[in-house]
Amino acid sequence: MSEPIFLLKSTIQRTIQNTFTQITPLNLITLFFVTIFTKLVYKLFYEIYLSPLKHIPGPKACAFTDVPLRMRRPYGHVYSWYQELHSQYGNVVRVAPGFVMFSNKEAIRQIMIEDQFPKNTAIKNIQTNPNVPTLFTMTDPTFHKQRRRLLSHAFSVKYLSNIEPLIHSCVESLVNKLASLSNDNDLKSPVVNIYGILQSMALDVIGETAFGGSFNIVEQGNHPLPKKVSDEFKRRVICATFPFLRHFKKQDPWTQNFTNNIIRERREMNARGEKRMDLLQMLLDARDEETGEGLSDFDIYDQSVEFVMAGSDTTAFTTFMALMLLLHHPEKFRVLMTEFNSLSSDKIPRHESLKHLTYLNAVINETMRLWPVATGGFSREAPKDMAINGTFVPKGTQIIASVYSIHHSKEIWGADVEEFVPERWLNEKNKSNLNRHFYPFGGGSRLCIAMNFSLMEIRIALAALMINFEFDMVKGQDLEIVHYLTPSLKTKRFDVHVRQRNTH
Ligand code: HEM
Repeated sequence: MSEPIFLLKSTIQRTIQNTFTQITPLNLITLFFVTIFTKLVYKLFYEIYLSPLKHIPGPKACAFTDVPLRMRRPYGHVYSWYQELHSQYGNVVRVAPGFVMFSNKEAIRQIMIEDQFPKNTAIKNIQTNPNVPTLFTMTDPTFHKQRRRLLSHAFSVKYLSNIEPLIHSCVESLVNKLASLSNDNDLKSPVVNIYGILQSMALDVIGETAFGGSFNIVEQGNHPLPKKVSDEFKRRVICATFPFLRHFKKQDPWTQNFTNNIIRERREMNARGEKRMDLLQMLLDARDEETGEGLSDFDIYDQSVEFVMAGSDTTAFTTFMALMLLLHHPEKFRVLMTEFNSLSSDKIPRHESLKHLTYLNAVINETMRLWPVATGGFSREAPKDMAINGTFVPKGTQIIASVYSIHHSKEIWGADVEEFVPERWLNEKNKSNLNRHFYPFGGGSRLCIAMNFSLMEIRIALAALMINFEFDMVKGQDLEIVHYLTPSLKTKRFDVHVRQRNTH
């Protein structure tokens, strides 16, 4: 036996003997470190030689440590790293011990649709309170079903007709604001941060629909909420990556006070016998059909905050990306404008006249194919020891279903996969095949509860922008995308010259 190993062995033997014969502080400390060291060595040995995941390719370091993953998350770049790993190692990649990522279509269908894997239990680290889940973070399928049933009325097609006028009024504010900016006589060619203003509009929509009234961010230009929301996204991702930081990085009390005041005012309004038909009212009135139970005050607060977080960057990012792609492809822009010619001369078109426009829907689909908001993939957990499309994973393995990869797969979408081709959605026969591998709003029981709500908002906002204005991009700008819980522009700004159209 070589000298160092012999020395280590005899030290361990001596320490164990001594600890059992004489308990001194020094012996206990030594035993503590020896135990940790032994555990680490065993873990290393296990992950490299014994783990059932040992055959799955991936960077060597990722087999025994999650440091490479943790280091990337706080910078918002984990999604591009996932893509690099898939191109280097293939469809199944081990990204950390006990953590595997899949990008082949069969595996993704199994995870999302056929077996409907539960969400990853580590998601509790992004919750306001780690012990109280929201609809988005619920991991227990039975509780999730119950909560979903409770909230689904608020997003039903019937109920959405109450919501449309609220969305309209926010889009109208956007159009009025852009019109006033573009008519500013002091400026020859006014420049607008279109990304910022779309983000503000999406927040105003959530204000109107879930907080009792627009936050008026588009009109007034400033409100603490957008910054608070983006800081809260980062805080949650950092706490999820380093859970011990949760004790130091507390949620900003501003959001809590702001939301609780709105809920209190609504309760007072209800006590006077007045109601406003919106999502907040639905949360207050929601009763489980079977148990008759409603939501607690904390649940109402937390669910409202979740709507702000889930519903602002997502719709803003998608509307912005659709506009960008159209501006980069003037020929497609023109096709869509021709489709809009069939509409009445309303400044803000009604959803009824937009929802069946085939080219508009094709543009939105193609945008969400190229830029799905779940750029970082769907996070799930293996519910039992099982095979995922032939790859064995033990119970509890953390799984990522890489939606970005599947939306960029040549096998499914063809050689022009990286191109913006709305036309691929116009062929009815082909469309059903494409839809099988299209997950912009997730899938199965965890499909986005606000899918119809969001599509309504995107259709109305995009149509109103194009019908009323002409845009020219300011050259030389960065489109760097960061992904925390949802994607956004790193700079939070993208400038365009804007001019009002005379006719449409
Ligand atoms: C373009 C807009 C949007 C997109 C692309 C989008 C996408 C998604 C996706 C992919 C999921 C599933 C995540 C997973 O399975 O891990 C999801 C879930 C969810 N989304 Fe959206 N979303 C959008 C807008 C909204 C809006 C406006 C709201 C709220 C007002 C919202 C609320 C939710 C909630 C509560 C869930 C959890 C549903 C559940 O687990 O049952 N989303 N969304």
